[in-house]
Amino acid sequence: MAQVVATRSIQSSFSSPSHGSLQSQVEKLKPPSLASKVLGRNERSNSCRAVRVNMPQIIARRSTRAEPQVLPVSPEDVPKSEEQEQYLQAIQQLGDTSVGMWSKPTVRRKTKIVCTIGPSTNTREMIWKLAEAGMNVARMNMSHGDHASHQKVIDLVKEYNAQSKDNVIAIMLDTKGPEVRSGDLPQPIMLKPGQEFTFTIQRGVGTADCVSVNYDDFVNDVEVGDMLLVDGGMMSLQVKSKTEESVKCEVIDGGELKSRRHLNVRGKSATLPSITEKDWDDIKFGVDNNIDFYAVSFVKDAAVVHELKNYLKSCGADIHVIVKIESADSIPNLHSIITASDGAMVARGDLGAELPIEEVPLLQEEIINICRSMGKAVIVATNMLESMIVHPTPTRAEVSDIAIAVREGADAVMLSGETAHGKFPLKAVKVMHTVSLRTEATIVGGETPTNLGQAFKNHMSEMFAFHATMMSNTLGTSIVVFTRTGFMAILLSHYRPSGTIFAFTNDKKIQQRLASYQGVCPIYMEFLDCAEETFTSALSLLQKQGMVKEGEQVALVQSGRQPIWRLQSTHNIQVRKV
Ligand SMILES: Nc1ncnc2c1ncn2[C@@H]1O[C@H](COP(=O)(O)OP(=O)(O)O)[C@@H](O)[C@H]1O
Ligand SMILES: C=C(OP(=O)(O)O)C(=O)O
Repeated sequence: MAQVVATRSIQSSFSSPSHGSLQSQVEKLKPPSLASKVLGRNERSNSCRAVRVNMPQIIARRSTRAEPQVLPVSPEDVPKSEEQEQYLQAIQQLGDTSVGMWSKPTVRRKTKIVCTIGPSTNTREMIWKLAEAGMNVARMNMSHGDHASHQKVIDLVKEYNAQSKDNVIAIMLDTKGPEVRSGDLPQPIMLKPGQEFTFTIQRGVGTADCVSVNYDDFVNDVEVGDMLLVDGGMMSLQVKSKTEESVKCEVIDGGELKSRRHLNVRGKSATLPSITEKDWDDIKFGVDNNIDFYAVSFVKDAAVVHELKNYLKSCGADIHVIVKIESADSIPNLHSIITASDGAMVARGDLGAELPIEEVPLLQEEIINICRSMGKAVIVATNMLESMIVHPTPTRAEVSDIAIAVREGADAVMLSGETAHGKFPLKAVKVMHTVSLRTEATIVGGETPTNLGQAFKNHMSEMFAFHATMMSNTLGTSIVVFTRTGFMAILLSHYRPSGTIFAFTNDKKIQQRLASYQGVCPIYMEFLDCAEETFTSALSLLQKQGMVKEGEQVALVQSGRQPIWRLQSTHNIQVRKV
């Protein structure tokens, strides 16, 4: 077994007749220099149904894991390993079967990647490298850092977007919300099972057996018998008794308690407003900076989404609202919360602390399905490549986790600590990219798009999006669409066509926003007065940038709530040869 590391059936990726014979596809996927390194000679001479990947050195490396200590990151994610880079490239070649002629693999990937920016990545060099590695959305977590540090990140992303010819990064601001955290400690404390430990609402306490909590109603919210989870469940303590100021607990699962750790009560949400005073201040900071998305923490009902949307309207801000589903109280209100929003994030960290952990995968699937049926964006977040915070390669379970989110139909998958303070941020993005691309290649493009349900019922644009998807799936083409508000591109994205959706927009803000939607490649272009001239110039731009080839067909759709060239035509779909 030592020399055969992975044997994988790739049949499903090539089951579509448009992909040609299996043998020719495998040959096409192998650049000569790489094939000799990656594919065993025997396998290459076979008209095989399986590819064997031979990588003995990688096995050796996996068995000698580094100590789990976070070292300063270098721009290159050192230590470099040529073998690992080759391994990733080889798998990428195998996954490289999606429809669309894009020469850049990061654009061919349909599932988008959200990267949390933190100390490992908040420099110009790292933002550029993350963008080139496949980041589509830069997330700033307002639980950490200050406005000055987040301002620097926003300015860098905007600078990247301004100079980039064919790539654009959306900006997401994630509110801190009513988080309950333990206070500062002079040094970490070791909590042992069975020992007594106390949380107090008095400020500034940090001893070996008592620490402050940042929330005055903590004592009122918890009851004797409740289970307290620290750091999303890394440690747990049971409440034994309480006074007016403190909660005495017995440690059940011990561990190292550090400063400012998350506290959750199993099955309960804190009785705090979802948007705190600090959050309103951060939201205003987002308006001032014209960001693209808010991720709103601990949303419990639709009222808070309406309140935020009304505020945004009152200040003329066009910023989309993604609700973070992480609170036990949000579950009975899922439909109304998601209806009020522009999308949802499955925030598995807090969700798995407030609710039993075995509910998380079931809720993930349910939230994705609800969002898909309503035509809303959906992001799967937290722990996706957690081990890569300290190790250069992921666990197999983490790889499967990304593949599941892609198969379930998420618009985007998210990296948190992996890119914020991890040791291998670029490698984590590359793994996420490669796994997503490979998984997408196995999703057989349905010729009939799934029904979106009631969301766009009786809407002319829905019919055009549905039939444009049908047409492009049947012919195996990309889709070209023109949009001023992003509406038509988002609608097409939710039908999940097999080909890339090239979304031309005359608004840079819309281009930036569309970067986070599944399958959409947003392109900025001034629209001409004449529709026909605009179409011709869009196709020639696609050809010039190597996104489509001469002679290739594309499905071109012109529709939307307010069609752009009203005088010339309203809604139409065409098949055009480039
Ligand atoms: N802007 C930042 N400044 C400093 N550290 C950060 C920043 N953003 C994220 N981090 C670090 O990355 C970790 C993981 O990010 P995230 O999951 O967003 O945070 P958390 O789980 O603490 O809310 C955080 O716990 C923190 O240590
Ligand atoms: C994404 C999450 O929220 P945060 O990173 O803000 O804790 C989560 O809890 O999974």
